[in-house]
Amino acid sequence: MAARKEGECCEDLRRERAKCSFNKEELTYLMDGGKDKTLHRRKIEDIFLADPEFLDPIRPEYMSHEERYNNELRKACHMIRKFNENEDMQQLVGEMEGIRSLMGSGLGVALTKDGNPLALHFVMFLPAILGQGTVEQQGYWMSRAWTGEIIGTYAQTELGHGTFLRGLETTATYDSNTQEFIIHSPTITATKWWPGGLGKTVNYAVVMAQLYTQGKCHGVHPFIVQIRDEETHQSMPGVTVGEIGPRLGMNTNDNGFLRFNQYRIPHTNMLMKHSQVLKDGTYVKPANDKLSYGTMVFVRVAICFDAYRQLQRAVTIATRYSAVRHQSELVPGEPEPQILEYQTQQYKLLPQIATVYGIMFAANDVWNTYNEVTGNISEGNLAYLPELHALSCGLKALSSTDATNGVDVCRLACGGHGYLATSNLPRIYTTTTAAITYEGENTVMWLQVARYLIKSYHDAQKGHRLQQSVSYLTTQSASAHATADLSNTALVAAYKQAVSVMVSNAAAHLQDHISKGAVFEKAWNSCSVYLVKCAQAHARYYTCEKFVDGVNRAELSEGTRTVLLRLCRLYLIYHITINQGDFLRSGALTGGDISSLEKEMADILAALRPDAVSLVDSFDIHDRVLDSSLGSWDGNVYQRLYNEALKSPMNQTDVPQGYYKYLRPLMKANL
Ligand SMILES: CCCCCCCC/C=C\CCCCCC(=O)SCCNC(=O)CCNC(=O)[C@H](O)C(C)(C)COP(=O)(O)OP(=O)(O)OC[C@H]1O[C@@H](n2cnc3c(N)ncnc32)[C@H](O)[C@@H]1OP(=O)(O)O
Ligand SMILES: Cc1cc2nc3c(=O)[nH]c(=O)nc-3n(C[C@H](O)[C@H](O)[C@H](O)COP(=O)(O)OP(=O)(O)OC[C@H]3O[C@@H](n4cnc5c(N)ncnc54)[C@H](O)[C@@H]3O)c2cc1C
Repeated sequence: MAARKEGECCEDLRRERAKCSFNKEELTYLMDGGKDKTLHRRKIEDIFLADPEFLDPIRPEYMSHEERYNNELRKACHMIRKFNENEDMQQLVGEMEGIRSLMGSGLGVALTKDGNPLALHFVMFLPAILGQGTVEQQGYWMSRAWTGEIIGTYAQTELGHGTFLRGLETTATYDSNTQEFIIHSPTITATKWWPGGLGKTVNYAVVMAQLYTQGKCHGVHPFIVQIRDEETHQSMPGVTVGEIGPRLGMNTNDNGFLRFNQYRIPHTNMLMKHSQVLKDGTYVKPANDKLSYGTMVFVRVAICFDAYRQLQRAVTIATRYSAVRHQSELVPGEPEPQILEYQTQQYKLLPQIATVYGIMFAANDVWNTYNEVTGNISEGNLAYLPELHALSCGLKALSSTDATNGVDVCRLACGGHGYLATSNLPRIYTTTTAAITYEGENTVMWLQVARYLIKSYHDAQKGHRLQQSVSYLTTQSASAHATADLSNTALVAAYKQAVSVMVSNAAAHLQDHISKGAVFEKAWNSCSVYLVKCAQAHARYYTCEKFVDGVNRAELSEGTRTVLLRLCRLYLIYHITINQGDFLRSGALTGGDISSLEKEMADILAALRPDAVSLVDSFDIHDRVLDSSLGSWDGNVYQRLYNEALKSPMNQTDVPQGYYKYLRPLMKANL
């Protein structure tokens, strides 16, 4: 792409790029999953970005709420039409695993900027049909949904309950006389609240409701419910639906509310892959009653990929800007240095680059586990479902937290200009932080992980074999760190030892409360701050291990391996230094070890500094995808900032209306 040619950039960035010690393309291929995938991605980007339909008439920030929605809907529909109408495109995008990856990719995010009204259709409605429907149901609904003939969402959360799914109040009562389910919202708190696309876009939804049949409640189950007329798009009789109003970000996802008044749907609309209601009303139980939560497990894994892609964008912007921005004096009398020369700036940015790789390697691993375990489940083997649940909760929480914190560090690293909408950092932040809440609020996710850790710990005490991700809990640790071995393998072992001791302490604290008469649940609550720390430490250990394995397995030339190993080493050390108490208290590392690691970290920052810009270049993010006045390839920061300011509608007139209406009367009041 023309905009990526080496010569076409400012002097600062040209000099940075000339220092590159590794092969950038190798890292790009590694992130995309191979050279062919990179080439495909670029081809698709070129085609989509060249299409003028995807341009915005003005920055979305200057539009009204409804204009923004219409603008993004226009582009989202065009994206699907372009995909459906063009066989070459289908083949090309198909090789990226379909329109869903296209929409979830950096490109998709760039084309529909502040939330895609069709996102939930692809991210949850289609996966819910695939994961929860029988083969027959998949055949019927997928053929209609895939082409966009019907558009759906996933309606689970209610005004009264988001986290506690057993507390959902919407009911689906089977009427065997008519062979229908009656969907009803008995209270105001039963109102569905939040589903993306529900406000104005969708005409169908997978609604999660308490199933009643033959007078008995069987818990939460999924139902396909028509919300709007397929011809007029008006809400169906018995359905009240609308949009919930402005949010911190993602404002064009048209999150909605939904109420039912004794609304009838056919028997065939209950998704019956795992549990069934026979025509006479007999309930057939699933192999595991958490299988109806399967759509969430899929999305939690998908969120990990989105998290590191958001962080990639933020750190690309902040690193390039830090190479272009000159400020203050390092040596009195010398020219102002690039702010990237400050060690503190390197400490802000380089760990974020490392984090991108850490999350990526861990996400790839969890994705493989997801595919393996769902394959096993379809053959009736549910043994690994708890491990998958814990891994997906842990990685979703770790990746969304790290990415959100990292994006904010990048914003702060850009000083005042990072606060401007045209830097794109505010929008990246509001999008990324949403993932801390949606698809399972992170504290709640950590507590699910902790539950699995404590159960596994007790299993280990009983001599049972543990599943792979927690097998280290069988090792009786607490032995002080004996050698001065600080290799990557030794550091990963130290992580394991620290978590192992933390989990065993947590189990002891729980037992202590129980011995003093507390019921288990109360004891759990009394220990939950520490339990969350255990879960966080476990997810960090897991990510470190996958990072080390990933680098060791990657086929790279020597220079590229060296730079990736430095990033990996930085990641391992960074998290040890910020959580050093866990390592010292567990005896996994000594104070001397930590001091050595701190010194080494300073050396790694210096060693990585010359490659910083090239490292973010290798993320290979197109300027249009970055959409930032601070982060573009050419580094022409100041001119872009100025040009963007000139585009403000406020600058189209010299004197604003407000002057005549308010300011002038005040200023001239005494004349
Ligand atoms: C494709 C790229 C996409 C990338 C993204 C792009 C951006 C897209 C834009 C927007 C997307 C927005 C999507 C957002 C959509 C949503 O938010 S949908 C709503 C999501 N809601 C939640 O996640 C609710 C969270 N709550 C829960 O999951 C559960 O209630 C709970 C896990 C907290 C507790 O469940 P409960 O039924 O109360 O169970 P417990 O009694 O606590 O536990 C019983 C046992 O069941 C185990 N378990 C729980 N869940 C699962 C599961 N999913 N799978 C397997 N097992 C599960 C739990 O661990 C217990 O086990 P033990 O008894 O053995 O300990
Ligand atoms: C941008 C966005 C998009 C969304 N999209 C959808 C969608 O498409 N479909 C859909 O169905 N939903 C959607 N949601 C809803 C989302 O899934 C819920 O908001 C989320 O699951 C959290 O539930 P809640 O809002 O009820 O929070 P609450 O559960 O009320 O959480 C409030 C606080 O209480 C704490 N808390 C709650 N329970 C516990 C516990 N057991 N132990 C310790 N602390 C606890 C939490 O940590 C949190 O700090 C979306 C939300 C957002 C923000």
